[in-house]
Amino acid sequence: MSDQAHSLRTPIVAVLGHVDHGKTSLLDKIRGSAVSDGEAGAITQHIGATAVPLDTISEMAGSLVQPSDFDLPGLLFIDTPGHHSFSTLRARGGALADIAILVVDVNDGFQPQTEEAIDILQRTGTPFVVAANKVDTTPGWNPVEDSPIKPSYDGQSDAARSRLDENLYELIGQLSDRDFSADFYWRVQNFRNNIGVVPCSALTGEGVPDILAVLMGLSQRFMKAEMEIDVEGPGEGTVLEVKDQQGFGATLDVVVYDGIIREGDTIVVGASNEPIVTEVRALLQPRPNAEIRVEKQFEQVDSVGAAAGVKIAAPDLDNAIAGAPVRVVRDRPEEDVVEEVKAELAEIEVGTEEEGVVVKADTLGSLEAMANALQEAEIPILRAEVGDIAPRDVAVAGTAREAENKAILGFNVDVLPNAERELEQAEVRLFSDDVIYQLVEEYDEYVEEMKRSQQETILDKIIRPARFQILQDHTFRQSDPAVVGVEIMSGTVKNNANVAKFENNEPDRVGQLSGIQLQGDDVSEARAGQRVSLAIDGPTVGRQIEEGDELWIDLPEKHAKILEQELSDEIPADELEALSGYLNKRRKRDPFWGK
Ligand SMILES: Nc1nc2c(ncn2[C@@H]2O[C@H](COP(=O)(O)OP(=O)(O)OP(=O)(O)O)[C@@H](O)[C@H]2O)c(=O)[nH]1
Repeated sequence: MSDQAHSLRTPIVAVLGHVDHGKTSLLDKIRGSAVSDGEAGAITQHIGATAVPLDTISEMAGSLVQPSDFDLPGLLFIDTPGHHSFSTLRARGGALADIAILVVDVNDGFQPQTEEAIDILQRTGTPFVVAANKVDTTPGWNPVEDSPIKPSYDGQSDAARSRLDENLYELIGQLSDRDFSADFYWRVQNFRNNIGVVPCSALTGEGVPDILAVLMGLSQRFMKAEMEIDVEGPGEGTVLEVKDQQGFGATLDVVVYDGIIREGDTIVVGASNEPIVTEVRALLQPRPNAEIRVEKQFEQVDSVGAAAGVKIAAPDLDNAIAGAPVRVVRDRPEEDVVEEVKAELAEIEVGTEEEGVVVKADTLGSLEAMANALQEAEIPILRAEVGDIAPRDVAVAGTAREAENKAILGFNVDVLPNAERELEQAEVRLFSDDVIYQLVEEYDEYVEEMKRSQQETILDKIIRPARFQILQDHTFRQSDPAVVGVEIMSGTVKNNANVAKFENNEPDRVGQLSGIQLQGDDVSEARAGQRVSLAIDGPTVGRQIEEGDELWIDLPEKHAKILEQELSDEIPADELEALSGYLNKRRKRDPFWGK
């Protein structure tokens, strides 16, 4: 190792992709072949991460990675399953991962979580390579275990290769739809502008050497400067998880990306309220496999330098939150570090309003991503927090004024048992998903359905406008009730409605409908264009009403207002015409009627 390597840290790699596309298998393959290829020390298992040193990578990748070409010490793969837990984790305003593998099942192509992963990569500007996984499932595929992909690909039958090509081109097309120019990785000249697609199989290991080679190449070429750290500097990291650990209480699983953390160090940790200031009691790492029979699960280490995963045991960590920063105080005023942590948390703070939904997410980063998505969808947020859904959240959601806001949107979180009971009692709806846009979509659909059914109920209860005219020579009875033939000009006339007439713009209620007959049959309503006979209780033909008169269904002012302001999109055009005619008449006398 050159001197310079002492100050270059391991790049942090995240593996993202849709469920079942092979993230865990790919990581297992990398770990497994590293262990079987190399001797002791081939990999180091950290808390939440696996470190693969350069020598091991070079052994696995063969001629694709010559150790002399690199001075980065290797790669640190974050292990946490489910891409949200880490891909949305941040480090000093950027992504925690320096580089990523986007795993896509070559038969399935882009799926919802692939889209979401792409969003995250795009937003954080994280360089990535696409692992076009499961090539071994191509009909007629002839596997070459653990081989670089090019010789294996070239050695396939024409039929198998062209089947695979079809899928690969589709994938390249999908990337281009997302504004990424991509190609088979061996054709890519400039990895800064183009995304390399590596056909591979996590099962047979084909293409895995190539993925490692591209990751090393990308890091060495484009990120070397960012990997330069002061190895003795105060440690900085991001909380992956807050976990209760027997014998230690609440502990933090942390990825350290800068400096060094030592036992006894004072650290500042982002928490749900004020930052926590505490002292590191123990730094814990998993025991190597050989010592698995030893009773204690962890081994204690004196210090941990970047980049590494570690479990930190310290007092008072209960309120720490996943995604929050961890900073060592060493050699500087504690207040300054507290301010730094506060500033970083403030950057992620989600804007809330007085009225809106409650949002819960598993990490600060995912909370931020949720908040962005909700803002885009114009869904207001009443409260947003990291953590599982607790009874308090149900209570808060229940205080929302609007029915549609009495909702909790939970992203990658569990519902605590006592909150489940409360949910049943309170009229609070829970939406829970591990794909952000699906969560937003589910909620949107719920709100629309709710509005639709509210409007239907309102429409059912509301008196609807209609205009009709008494036909000449169609008086069948003069009074008690008056029975006349009419033509419905617009709107729908319903039985029992009140009838009005305007004389010199003066509205006059003339009576109430007590029967409708269409060609001799009793009906409950009559529509525009129909000729029916109406029985009207109250007036006498020749006095209050006359043949040729234009009559209206009399609308209560409140109903007219709701129809005009809220339901004008819901009612048919002829009814709308009747409404505006009626309002015109009314407003000639009182311009503010129904406003
Ligand atoms: N044939 C074949 N099967 C694979 C390959 N990679 C993964 N699989 C299978 O696909 C399934 C899902 O793989 P996982 O590695 O669990 O996928 P994942 O993306 O980690 O899934 P989650 O952790 O649930 O999100 C498993 O049954 C694997 O054995 C591959 O390259 N070839």
